[in-house]
Amino acid sequence: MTMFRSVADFEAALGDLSASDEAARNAARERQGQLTKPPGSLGRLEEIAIFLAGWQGTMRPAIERGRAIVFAGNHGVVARGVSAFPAAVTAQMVANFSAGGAAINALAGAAGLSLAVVPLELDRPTADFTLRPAMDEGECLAALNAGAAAIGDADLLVLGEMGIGNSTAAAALAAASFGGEAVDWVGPGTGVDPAGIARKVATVEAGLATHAGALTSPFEILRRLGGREIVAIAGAVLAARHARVPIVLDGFICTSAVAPLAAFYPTIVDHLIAGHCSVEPGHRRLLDKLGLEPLLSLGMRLGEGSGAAVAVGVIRAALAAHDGMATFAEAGVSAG
Ligand SMILES: O=C(O)c1ccc[n+]([C@@H]2O[C@H](COP(=O)([O-])O)[C@@H](O)[C@H]2O)c1
Ligand SMILES: Cc1cc2nc[nH]c2cc1C
Repeated sequence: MTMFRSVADFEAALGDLSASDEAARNAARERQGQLTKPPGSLGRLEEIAIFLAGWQGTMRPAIERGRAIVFAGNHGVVARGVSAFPAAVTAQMVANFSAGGAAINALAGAAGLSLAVVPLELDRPTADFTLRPAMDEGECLAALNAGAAAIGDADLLVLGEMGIGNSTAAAALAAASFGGEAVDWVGPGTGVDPAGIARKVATVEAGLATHAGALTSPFEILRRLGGREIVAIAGAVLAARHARVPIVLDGFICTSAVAPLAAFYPTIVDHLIAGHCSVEPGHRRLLDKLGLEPLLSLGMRLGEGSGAAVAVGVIRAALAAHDGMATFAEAGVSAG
């Protein structure tokens, strides 16, 4: 089924964001208070269990159908020398994901997640956003719908991306959404040298100038400056919200997909967990703008959902404690 038949459908979905189940949250919070530990002593693990209880609508949430999705797309701005790698690597890495040889294959396996790989028209890169919109309306809607369709029946989603050049698109999306200068949002990505950084900054500045005055809605920001894999993440985030499925975000590029949505509809972040903080410098800044505190900070900057997949281990630990611990009454321990 197509979730977004028009831009109006997308905007209507953004304007109709549900809240999590307060009764289930309260029941989970009460259970945390009865478990055999000083109140609050499991810190963030307690919050994670309560968060999942709210979105799953049950006091004792579980992850039975955890799913990682890697969306892939190619970018016209690569012709400007903004990546340390050639565009062909996007398709080559998609083949590697399908063959099981990438980091996300190993890390999704370790986290007990199924893995879906969604390549999006890799032979048709988006337009160079310094010259014109990256996508037309139909292309942008198609990418949103590809993201929405990919969530399946998961009960927890890890979202990831692969796209040579997409750290430049991500910087442009972040700047368009939250302001600041291009230099505030640009970083080395796959590892460009200082001249490459300068080309990225110039590209982002040119993009912001070309589209000045037109970056007035989440859809237009995504369509003009995004890429198909980034737009698909935005579509998956919105579809998952309507299905009440919590999401673990990955690094800078993955998080940038949420920026245009959050700039206009700040409560979109309510069903999102920041799995980790990437060392791509814009990521910390972006997480601060979104009000998200990352679970992990491991010096990672790979993308492809890898940091989010590692964070699922922490989330599983939170649920194991929440579900498996005895209460003071059950264990005969004095509650103090
Ligand atoms: O997740 C991150 O924070 C991250 C930071 C730097 C690079 N990446 C990955 O590297 C690619 C983008 O880097 P670049 O230099 O080609 O723009 C893309 O495939 C991303 O998955 C990802
Ligand atoms: C090899 C390689 C793997 C990746 N995975 C995500 N982005 C990537 C970029 C490169 C270059």
